Amino acid sequence: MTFHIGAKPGEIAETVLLPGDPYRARWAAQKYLENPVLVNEVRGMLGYTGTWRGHRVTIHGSGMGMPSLSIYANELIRDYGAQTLIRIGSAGAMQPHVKVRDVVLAQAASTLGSPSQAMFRELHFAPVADFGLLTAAHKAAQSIGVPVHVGGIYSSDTFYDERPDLNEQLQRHGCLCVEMEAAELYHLAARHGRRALAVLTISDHLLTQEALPADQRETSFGAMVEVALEAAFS
Ligand SMILES: O=P(O)(O)O[C@H]1O[C@H](CO)[C@@H](O)[C@H]1O
Ligand SMILES: O=c1cc[nH]c(=O)[nH]1
Repeated sequence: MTFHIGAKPGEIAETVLLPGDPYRARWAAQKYLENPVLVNEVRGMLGYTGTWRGHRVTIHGSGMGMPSLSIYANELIRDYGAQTLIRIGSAGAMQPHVKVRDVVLAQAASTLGSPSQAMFRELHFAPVADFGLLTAAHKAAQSIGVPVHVGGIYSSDTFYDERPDLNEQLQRHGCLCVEMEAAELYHLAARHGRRALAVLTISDHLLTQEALPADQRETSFGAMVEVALEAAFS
């Protein structure tokens, strides 16, 4: 047990999928894992461990924002030995060619400053995805047939954004979408020598204002989960 995770030693798999939403963790575990067992519910942050095609997998909520993800990813890595961490999250599209329900694989994640920034001080570290996971996820998305985009994303500290000028600059620089956790996940994976990737589904569009309702954000993201599982074990 750790401060925020009640799982006993050995109850967390080496491969962990991390949705922000704990109910998405429950839905994905019940839909995709065999014999899913609830291994954490501290603070309502649900985590399940089961198997997928014979491989042990944990699906655990990360909460919203980099400080929350940082707590769970740190404990999963340091205390439970997680080796492969794949975020399965929702994101807002920032480019016209990226559509609602498309999948985005985050090759790199820009940020104004993650929880890891304090240790880097003046250095702007470039947080990037694990290349093997990235290429495997791209292949999986193509074989599943879901529209997929690979490129830079923005990990924001705010959902209610007051910096339209910043979004404009990010769009000019080809940023595909905005979410709130991937950059910190990539920092932590780099620091601890683990594999990480963010597989994102577009839930809303910053340019068209189109948006999926909350129930669909929880349950309509099956392709993203399949892509993450295929990539983890390819
Ligand atoms: O759907 P999840 O994984 O929570 O991801 C996105 O949704 C939340 C904001 O609504 C943030 O956590 C953002 O990163
Ligand atoms: O962080 C997020 C997640 C989904 N959609 C957004 O606009 N922002």
